[in-house]
Amino acid sequence: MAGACIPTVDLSSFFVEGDEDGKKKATKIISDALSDLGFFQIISHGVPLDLMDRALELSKRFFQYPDEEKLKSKPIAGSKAPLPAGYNRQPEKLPDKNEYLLLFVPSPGKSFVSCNVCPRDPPELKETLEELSFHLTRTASLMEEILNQCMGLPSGFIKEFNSNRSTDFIAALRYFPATEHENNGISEHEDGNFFTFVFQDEVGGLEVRKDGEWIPVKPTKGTIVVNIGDIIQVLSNNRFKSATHRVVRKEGQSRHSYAFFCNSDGDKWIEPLPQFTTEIGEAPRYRGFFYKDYMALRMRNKTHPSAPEDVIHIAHYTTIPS
Ligand SMILES: O=C(O)CCC(=O)C(=O)O
Ligand SMILES: [Fe+2]
Repeated sequence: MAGACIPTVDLSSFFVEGDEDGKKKATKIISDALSDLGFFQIISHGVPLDLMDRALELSKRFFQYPDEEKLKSKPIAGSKAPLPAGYNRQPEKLPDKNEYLLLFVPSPGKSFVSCNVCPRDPPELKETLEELSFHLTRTASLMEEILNQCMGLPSGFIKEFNSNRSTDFIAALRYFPATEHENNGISEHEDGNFFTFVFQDEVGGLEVRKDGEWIPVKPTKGTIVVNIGDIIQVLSNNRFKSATHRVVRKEGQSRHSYAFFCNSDGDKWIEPLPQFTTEIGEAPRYRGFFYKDYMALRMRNKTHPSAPEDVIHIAHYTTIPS
């Protein structure tokens, strides 16, 4: 059943005038995916395919450099950014085995771009990542409109709610080959944000959980995987699902991917919306929180790893046990 259960949505109708039928069909598939898996894939999404290929090729080249070269792009000490921008490797003591390059996307106004540390080599990498960020941001903006529609919210609600884009970031990831003894790339988790775009090379390893089973997301050139994060799950009072996913490493080869995280501003107060609670007579399933506080708790999971049962996720804010 590899990939069979993960719906694929063609977004081309959103790039041409007048294809209302196409838009309706795409929106329906996404609505269904939101309350089922919280996971779907998009094609004809407006991000140039050769740009996606080039970005993968260049990050692959970067990660092949010796450590001393990669460490020239390590995060700035004492940076005020909510996450360490630049080249990072997961702490040894974590079960996750990957390295990544994290960059905040340029956004007008308040911005963490000054915290970015972008490698000089390969020379085309910086420009390619900027171009990729531009296109992914544009597709994310379209996705916000579609999700707005799927959630039945007043027109432009999410755009307005999430108008500060300064914490959006892009990460180029490299997963090391599996060993004989372990193959964990990223442990099972839900993303803490609004939603995430992922595209991957041909190696595979991304999996999403459905009804207790792990479904592999088959790599398909040019396809972007969309997974819904905790903010949408909280705003919708559990009507829409934050997808549980993980990455499994393959023996004998590294895997490369890109993730674009559509986040909220740290000062944003996140709580179930009235449309999903008081207006329909449902009790809120979460207490409200500032996004930055939740981010800080999730960061602590990484920097001060504790027993698995003590790892903080969105259940930390639940009011009603499910
Ligand atoms: O590399 C991938 O395919 C997924 C990465 C991911 O799930 C994450 O960074 O949260
Ligand atoms: Fe994730």
